[in-house]
Amino acid sequence: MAITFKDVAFTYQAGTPFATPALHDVNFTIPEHSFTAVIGHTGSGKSTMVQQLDGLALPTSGSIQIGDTTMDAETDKKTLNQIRRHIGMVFQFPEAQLFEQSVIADVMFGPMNYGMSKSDAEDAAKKALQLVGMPESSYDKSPFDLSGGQMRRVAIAGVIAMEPEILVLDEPTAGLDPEGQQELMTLFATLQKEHNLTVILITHQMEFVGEYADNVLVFDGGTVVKSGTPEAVFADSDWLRERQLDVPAATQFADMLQAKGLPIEHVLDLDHLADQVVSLIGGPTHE
Ligand SMILES: Nc1ncnc2c1ncn2[C@@H]1O[C@H](COP(=O)(O)OP(=O)(O)OP(=O)(O)O)[C@@H](O)[C@H]1O
Repeated sequence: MAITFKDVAFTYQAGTPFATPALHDVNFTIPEHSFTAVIGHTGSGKSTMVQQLDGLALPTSGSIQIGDTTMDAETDKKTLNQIRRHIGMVFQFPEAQLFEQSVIADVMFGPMNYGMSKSDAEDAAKKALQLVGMPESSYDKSPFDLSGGQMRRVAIAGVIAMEPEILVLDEPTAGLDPEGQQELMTLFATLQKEHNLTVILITHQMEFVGEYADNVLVFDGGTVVKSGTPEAVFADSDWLRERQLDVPAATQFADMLQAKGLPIEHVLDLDHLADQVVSLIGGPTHE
């Protein structure tokens, strides 16, 4: 499902003395089945933008097209519910939302709430739990007896079990150790590539943007100031630093080596940087 924002503006508490403009002139298209990273310094409007996707906050002006449905300030509840059916939202620390007595019951809750029969919901929950790598022996356990990383995977399984076409992830790896972060990122990449989901990831971790995204939106001051491939967006590290953003470490090293006169090409990951360095000094390249 493709997504298009057209001239979207949003103001919190619009029309009151506490009005806070958060988005203006937001225009972009996210292609179907793509992996889009949304980056920008704190307060630049990233979370407000993704909240518009499932109508948690409707645009004050402008419109959002999701698949064949258009959403704007006037959109009714019935249309919103239809749109929500296709969108899975994973907010920061989603494990805080777990509440059922068993892992399987927690993951079944969403699908049943959407009208799936108990046995279909159980099938969907088992499939989702398998996808996130939870062992069958955990299904009857209390979610609160699991590790933090496992709790998060169960919470994500609850979203996947609703079989969304678009998965929106707002800093889903926050607070996990590096291994747990990498495992989740691999899961999201699998969902995009093998299960044809459109993935939208808000992150401050530029390594993940370089490794997984095929499309990047840069937010600043409540609007998109740049979009394109990671290669294009990370090509100008000074421009990003002015917006309090970084480039992947490999890109920084490559830039430093280039500045010292070495014939190193722009890279996004350490493997490719290592390959170039090794071929310069004449050794075996990375497999
Ligand atoms: N509930 C709210 N009420 C009023 N203003 C808000 C609310 N939530 C966010 N804002 C304001 O809207 C603007 C955009 O905030 P938003 O949370 O979308 O930024 P962000 O890029 O997601 O930041 P972060 O990376 O810290 O999550 C900021 O000025 C923020 O203070």
